[in-house]
Amino acid sequence: MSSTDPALELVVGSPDGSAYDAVLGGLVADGVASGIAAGDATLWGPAAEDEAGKRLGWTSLSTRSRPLVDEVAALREELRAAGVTRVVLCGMGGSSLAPEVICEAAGVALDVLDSSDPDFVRAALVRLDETVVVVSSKSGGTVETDSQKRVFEQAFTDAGIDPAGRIVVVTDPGSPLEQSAREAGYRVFLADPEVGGRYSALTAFGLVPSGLAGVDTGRLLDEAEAVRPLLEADSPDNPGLRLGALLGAANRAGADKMVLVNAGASYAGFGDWAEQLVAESTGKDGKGILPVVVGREDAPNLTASTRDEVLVTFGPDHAAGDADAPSSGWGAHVDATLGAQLLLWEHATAVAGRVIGINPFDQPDVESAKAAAREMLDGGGTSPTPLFTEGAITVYASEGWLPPGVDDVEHAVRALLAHLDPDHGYVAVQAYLDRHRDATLARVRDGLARRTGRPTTFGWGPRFLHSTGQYHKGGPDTGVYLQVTGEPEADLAVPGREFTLHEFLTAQAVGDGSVLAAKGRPVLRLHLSSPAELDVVRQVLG
Ligand SMILES: O=P(O)(O)OC[C@H]1O[C@H](O)[C@H](O)[C@@H](O)[C@@H]1O
Repeated sequence: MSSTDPALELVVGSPDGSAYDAVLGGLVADGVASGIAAGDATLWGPAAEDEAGKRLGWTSLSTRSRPLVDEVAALREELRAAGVTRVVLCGMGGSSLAPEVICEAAGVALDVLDSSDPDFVRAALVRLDETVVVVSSKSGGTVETDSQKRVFEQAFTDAGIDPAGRIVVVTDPGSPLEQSAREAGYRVFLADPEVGGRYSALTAFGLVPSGLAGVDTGRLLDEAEAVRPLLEADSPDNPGLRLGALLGAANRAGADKMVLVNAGASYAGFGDWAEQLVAESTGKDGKGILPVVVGREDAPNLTASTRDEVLVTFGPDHAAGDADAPSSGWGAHVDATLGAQLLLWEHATAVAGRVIGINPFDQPDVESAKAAAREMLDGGGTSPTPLFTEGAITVYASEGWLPPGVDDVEHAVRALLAHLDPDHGYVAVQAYLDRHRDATLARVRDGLARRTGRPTTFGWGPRFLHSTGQYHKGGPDTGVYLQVTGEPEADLAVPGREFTLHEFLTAQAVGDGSVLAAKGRPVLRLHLSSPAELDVVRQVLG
């Protein structure tokens, strides 16, 4: 089964006798593709209608965002004439994942600051005389982004640089950030309020930082525009309907994980962007699709694919999809330009949401972790009591799953993994550390996947809270959660706030852990006494 277009090729595979054809036929008969394009908010049922009514603006951005291309290019020239050549982006989730992959695809440098880790943030405070900082937040209320902005304002001021010439804000009209930015005299780009954060790649959120960094954003819009007619057609050849039908039908049949692997694409980071789109859009009401982003074609979870996984490869290398047929029988391969991929996946996710029976435009469980972190910072939350300390690692565990008497890290990890359902379980490693300095920790994902034979994800906190965090709390109760926290080389104050970045980061880890625990989901936290202790954790988990 394949559909070909110069800009987009999609091959899908489904098990014999599956419901895929019936689901696809139903989508065509119901006019779902043209309905999405026309802004029909009723497609996801009455409960989703309000939200969908203000979230369907993304379908036409390839034409509506055009004016931004020249506007951003003009600002880039202005900044370059003043010697400003480095772009830092402060933003979480939908406000940074798209520009990150857009710049990667174009081979253009962009420093993405999507963390509250003090060491990570401090490392970005360099070359200030040549730096412009884009502060992106749709709501204008995200604490990480606000904290990063405050740190940069202070750093510019300390360096004798007027922040007004160096901070560019992207936000929705009327947000608190718009107001404070105007008061401070910052350059403001207003985004489209009819587009949700994770669907905003082709709005100002994707185009302003990328354009300032030097990407040809007009070309990106052209790539999306080229496939738009295909994606809006009520036809069984429509790749958006086909990919959405595949994900939805597979999910209904019990394949509720999607292994997403780069098959030679120049935009490896696409996996992280799609991860947020799919996890946050579908992971709710006890349902959803968990993306398992895999870097290599021979990694565990790809070759050892399990029956609850759909295998999706992206990039020019077709062999990957064919050679490693998923054991579930559900699979797809997409080769497309980046602009086409972005629009394809937005359509496919909205379609899959309808098939699964959820609202693909809200994120009802993200707020609970934010509230728990706020409570911790305000001194309202209970500080967790450690179970025991072994060398450099202090261990915390949520109640109800760890057998009494366990007093070493190896057995605690074993006990956590023993809770995995052999057919549907997954392991989520959540590292609240510096994702540049501590990058090698991500290798434990492979070791755990091999050891358990189960889908294993790895996320950097707090980045993943704005992505898979919704699925962990709102999706099926099948995960076990392994948090890794640590002590920074040095903490960093947040100007004008009563908390430091390390306090905030710790509150985020503890807060999210407490929300998971309150839902009865097993959480084990390994806290490192210093940044140098990664080897110890790698050994225990490997
Ligand atoms: O752009 P912001 O309003 O700062 O939001 C950043 C992120 O925040 C939350 O986590 C939402 O769940 C994400 O969908 C969003 O992308």
